[in-house]
Amino acid sequence: MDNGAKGRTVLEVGPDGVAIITIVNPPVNSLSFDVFRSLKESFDEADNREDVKAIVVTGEKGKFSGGFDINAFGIMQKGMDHTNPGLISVELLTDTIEAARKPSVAAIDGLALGGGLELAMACNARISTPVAQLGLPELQLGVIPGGGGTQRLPRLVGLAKALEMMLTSKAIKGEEAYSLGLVDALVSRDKLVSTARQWALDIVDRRRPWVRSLYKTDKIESLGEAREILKFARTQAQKRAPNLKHPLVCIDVIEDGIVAGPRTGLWKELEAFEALVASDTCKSLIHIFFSQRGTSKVPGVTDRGLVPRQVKKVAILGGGLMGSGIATALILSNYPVILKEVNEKFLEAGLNRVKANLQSRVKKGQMTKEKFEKTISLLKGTIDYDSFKDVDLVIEAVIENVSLKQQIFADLEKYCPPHCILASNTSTIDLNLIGQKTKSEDRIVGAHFFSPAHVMPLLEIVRTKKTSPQIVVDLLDIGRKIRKTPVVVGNCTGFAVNRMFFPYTQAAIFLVEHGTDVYQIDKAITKFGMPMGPFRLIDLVGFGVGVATAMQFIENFPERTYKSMLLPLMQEDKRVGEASRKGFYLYDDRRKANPDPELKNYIEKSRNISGVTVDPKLVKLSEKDIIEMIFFPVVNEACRVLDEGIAVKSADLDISAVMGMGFPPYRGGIIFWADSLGSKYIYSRLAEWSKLYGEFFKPSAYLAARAAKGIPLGASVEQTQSRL
Ligand SMILES: C[C@H](O)CC(=O)SCCNC(=O)CCNC(=O)[C@H](O)C(C)(C)COP(=O)(O)OP(=O)(O)OC[C@H]1O[C@@H](n2cnc3c(N)ncnc32)[C@H](O)[C@@H]1OP(=O)(O)O
Repeated sequence: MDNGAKGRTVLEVGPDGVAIITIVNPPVNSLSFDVFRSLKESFDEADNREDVKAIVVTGEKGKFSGGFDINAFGIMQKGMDHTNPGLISVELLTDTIEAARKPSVAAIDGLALGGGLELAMACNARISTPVAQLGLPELQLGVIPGGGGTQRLPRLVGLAKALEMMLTSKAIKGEEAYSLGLVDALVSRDKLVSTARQWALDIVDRRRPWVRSLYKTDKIESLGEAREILKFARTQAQKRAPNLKHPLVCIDVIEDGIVAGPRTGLWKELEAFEALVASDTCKSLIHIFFSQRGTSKVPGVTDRGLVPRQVKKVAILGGGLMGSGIATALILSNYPVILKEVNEKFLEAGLNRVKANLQSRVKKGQMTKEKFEKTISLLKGTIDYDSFKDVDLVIEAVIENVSLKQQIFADLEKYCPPHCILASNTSTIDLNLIGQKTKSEDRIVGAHFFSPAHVMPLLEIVRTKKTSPQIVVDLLDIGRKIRKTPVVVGNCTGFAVNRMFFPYTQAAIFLVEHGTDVYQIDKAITKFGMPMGPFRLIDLVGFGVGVATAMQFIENFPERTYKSMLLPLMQEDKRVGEASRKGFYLYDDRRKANPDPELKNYIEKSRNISGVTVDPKLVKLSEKDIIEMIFFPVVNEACRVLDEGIAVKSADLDISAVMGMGFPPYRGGIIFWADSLGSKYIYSRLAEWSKLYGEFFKPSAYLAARAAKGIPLGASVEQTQSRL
């Protein structure tokens, strides 16, 4: 901005006496402190000018506003701006805008999220386009709405819908907002401002009601009914996220407003908002917000001005669980896909898997039958390479067998055009090995999806030293188009996510052999916030995959692999996880996992083979110790991944842990969480266990160096150098 300010508003008064106030703060017209200051000036000017009868608020370039400037949370946390948020919610939105002598109308296109919707709700009416997104997603950032949203939204749409919108953080479209009464009229984009103008003048002329949302009462339920709805919401919120306090704070504040009146509610909201901004949960979730957007910024790749090439046709090799999931993800984003299998029988099975993936969406009401037909028509099957001559991208998703993959890539080089991206979905195998028999190593890349591929949000893009930046840029673009968060990593066994996953399950098996209870471990890890414990996870993935991955690690990192016969022993008895209904748990018809008393026999046997004796200290581990003994080896491995340059930055590992492993986002990701405990502490614990229990726990050189100087693990090399 011209004067160094971060955003502003522009005031223009038309001959009809309507002042148009436009928010200008690209890319999403977020509401920075500067925008708020400017908005106050614009409103005061419009209110005082005699040639102004009414006011329209809108956003530049088809976006009303993406809400409060999320960068400002950091500024508030550091106490760098002393603007009192009360000035925004009460003095600006309520006492200046909503109480103005002249009516205001919000003209909403694109988005009105968080503070953006709160500003629109403070206006006396709202006109929207049918596809605009309206919502209060603040809870997703660890705070509650702080601009009156907890008070005005229930008064506009009723308590139950308002709670749903806030607790799920999901936006609704203009069309639904209209049916709920959140917006007053729907119009196309080209008529938006003119309709809002006329609406504002109609309010002046008393042809339309002059509504102040804060004092509306017709949509709010009776106190008794409201209390029932709030009680139910509390139970649901606690069930969904037992470690999170802010959803409950949000419900309390809504209740305060209903019981003691909206103005009291506004002040309670502010008090709670200010306290939550300083919380660890908010800091973690904001870190995740920016880290997620930062994954597609790869130094030396995305800063070269390369433009992604168009991908018109994709081929997938292998119609198993992974291949069919990847095909589903691609056709769902309108990519025509050829699925190749080795024979008709396998092909049919693969095509049916894709169909079943889509049909499950139809069953859940997430997809219409017409859309199903249109989507499935993008998929064709084949058992030869004839139709590969014009594909732009191939993704190989066959079993993890090096020589098979080498043969496939040699074939692909022959049958695909020379510009075609040659990707492998391998989860552990070194890509240099896979491409060894080709001369196309510059276009070989890893596209590692997570199962189920059409659901899981992460895409690990693996580049070798030879992969060309253009190929990475192309794949980043495809990743975004199929709605994945792509993370670019370097080539090694296990890449970033499986490198971190491996010590996670290894540490769990180590503890069990030394006396900790399987179910205690799963309980502690689930309480920490993982979707399931390590043993429930091994059951889900299947022992076959678990053992195959372990072999890769034993081969490549023998010095830090904890070798145990527990899984192979169970496999011998055909206990291979949930698929066989028996693993670490027993599964009933409804796939409910139940503990199995027989398990101790296998543990006993494997203990004998390993020559391990039960350690009384490890039998009675506290939950805190279980968490640390399982996650500190993960942190240690993440440090090695950073040190080797496999990950470009620590924030990428935070996102990989959250989206690939299910690490709780409200802890900020693996390295962010580790830094909240301190590198010195983690080092000292690992060093102690390494003395007692061996190499598996040995602190890495990276961790040791940072702990010695008290440097955060997430600090970049440049930050580190400036501290040294
Ligand atoms: C007081 C109030 O109650 C408190 C609040 O309002 S809290 C804020 C509430 N608002 C939100 O949570 C919205 C957050 N933003 C989003 O969900 C999405 O960015 C969006 C739907 C607005 C746009 O999505 P999309 O088009 O995919 O673009 P996306 O890549 O996410 O964002 C574009 C850029 O805008 C930035 N941005 C988006 N919303 C922002 C915000 N509210 N503040 C600051 N920057 C924001 C992103 O960081 C990104 O920056 P980059 O290009 O430098 O990486």
